[in-house]
Amino acid sequence: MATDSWALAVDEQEAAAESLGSLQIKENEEKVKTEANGKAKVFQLEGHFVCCYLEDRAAQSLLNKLIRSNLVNTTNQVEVLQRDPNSPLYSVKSFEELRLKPQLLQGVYAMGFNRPSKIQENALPMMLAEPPQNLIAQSQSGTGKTAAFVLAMLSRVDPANKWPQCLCVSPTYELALQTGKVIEQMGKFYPEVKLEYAIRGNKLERGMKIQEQIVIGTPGTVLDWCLKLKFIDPKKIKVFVLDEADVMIATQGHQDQSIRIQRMLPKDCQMLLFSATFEDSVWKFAQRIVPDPNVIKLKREEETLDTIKQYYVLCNNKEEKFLALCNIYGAITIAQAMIFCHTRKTAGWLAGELSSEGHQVALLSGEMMVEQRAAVIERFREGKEKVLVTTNVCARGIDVEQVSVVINFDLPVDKDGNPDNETYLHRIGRTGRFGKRGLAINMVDSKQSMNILNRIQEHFSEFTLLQECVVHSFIKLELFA
Ligand SMILES: Nc1ncnc2c1ncn2[C@@H]1O[C@H](COP(=O)(O)OP(=O)(O)OP(=O)(O)O)[C@@H](O)[C@H]1O
Repeated sequence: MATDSWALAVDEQEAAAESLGSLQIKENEEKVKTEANGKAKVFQLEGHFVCCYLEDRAAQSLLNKLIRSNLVNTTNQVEVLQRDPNSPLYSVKSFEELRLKPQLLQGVYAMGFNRPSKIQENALPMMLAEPPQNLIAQSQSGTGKTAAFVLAMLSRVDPANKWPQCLCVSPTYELALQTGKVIEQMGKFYPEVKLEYAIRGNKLERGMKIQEQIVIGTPGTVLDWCLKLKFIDPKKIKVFVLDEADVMIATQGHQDQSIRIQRMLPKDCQMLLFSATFEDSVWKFAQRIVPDPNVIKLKREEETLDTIKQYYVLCNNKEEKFLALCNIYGAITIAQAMIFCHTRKTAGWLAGELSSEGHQVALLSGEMMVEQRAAVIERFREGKEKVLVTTNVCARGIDVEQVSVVINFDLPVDKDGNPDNETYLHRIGRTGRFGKRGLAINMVDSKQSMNILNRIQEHFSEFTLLQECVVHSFIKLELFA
């Protein structure tokens, strides 16, 4: 019998289910054996859960239990992880030992942070060393990169100087706003340091000079403010942060703008590049444009988070994917979910269908006005809508703690139809933030999309990634939903 739960054909699954004749559910590390009354074909194979042919409510609730058992958070999960050397949240130091200013320590603790994460512990001393050094840093999604570079900026500014000294560029309006909020929260006890948003819609009077020490924005507006409108004197910038740096230097428009901004900065300006992903060619390019950088890089097999469990569902078309989605909602309790579609059109269609099924749905896609987009995210963050249907515009950076499930209604592909591994990682990283457990469900609707999923899995090295469970024939749940 094949041991690769990914490659199991339906008949092999049946055979395996028959031979086990029982259901094993992992609960708090214990393997509980439960008879499935011969109805659910759910079994564990070499540590991988395989689940197929769900035929009745009993089976449905068993699936529910199975999935929930992966989602239950122990109350001290973060503390446990922060003591586990293999976790990206592991740290040996305290924030005090990182020599932060007392006002910033106060800010950090007020945000409820007890210990730094691995990236914070490693990157902060490098970013705060004298003389300033450049850094290219990679760390898994939701592990506290934003907090790390925000602390670096807040530590570097001289509040007595009333001009921009730190410039942070984010790929989207929403992300710039979110990072700005982190700067405001962390700097709460350091009120002399002020922040300005270089984002569309923030219109300043012509001829004025910005007095705020930190500017956060999107590349186009930042470039305009430095070059055309001269609100910022780029020669006075001491720290330049590129958040989601790989996308900033890999996408054509962003790359031109980011490099034009960089060229205006002084030679000794500290450059800090952060992302959860750096494709090889982008990594090489980053090293070319950043002089003599310190480097924090993950091994490929470290890029994924064990706390996010990943599954797929086999369907035949868009309509079946929608039914499967409804069945997932019927089967498991979902705090909040983000659903990713390839196009705005599919996102619009899906949001409509879900709404007509009675779900509170928010839709966010690229053609909406930026203010509208920000309002949608805010409502979702406040829990006013439980489901956010979106496109890749929301794949990166968005930090909403309660997102327990990410669904790839369409798998992420690039413009040539090849798997977009980096976007995959960013999308699923919207759940499982800072040690929380999360669930990612991929909808597969054709041989091609199965092939894409297999290639994504291979990319992140063998079976460490999309493991555990093949949820087969989900469509059958429809009968009982
Ligand atoms: N040391 C810490 N202790 C507790 N919580 C933290 C700590 N650092 C960050 N967090 C929280 O963890 C969450 C994720 O952090 P953050 O958004 O900085 O991650 P990220 O690595 O930038 O993620 P992404 O790759 O998705 O951009 C946030 O809600 C943040 O408030």
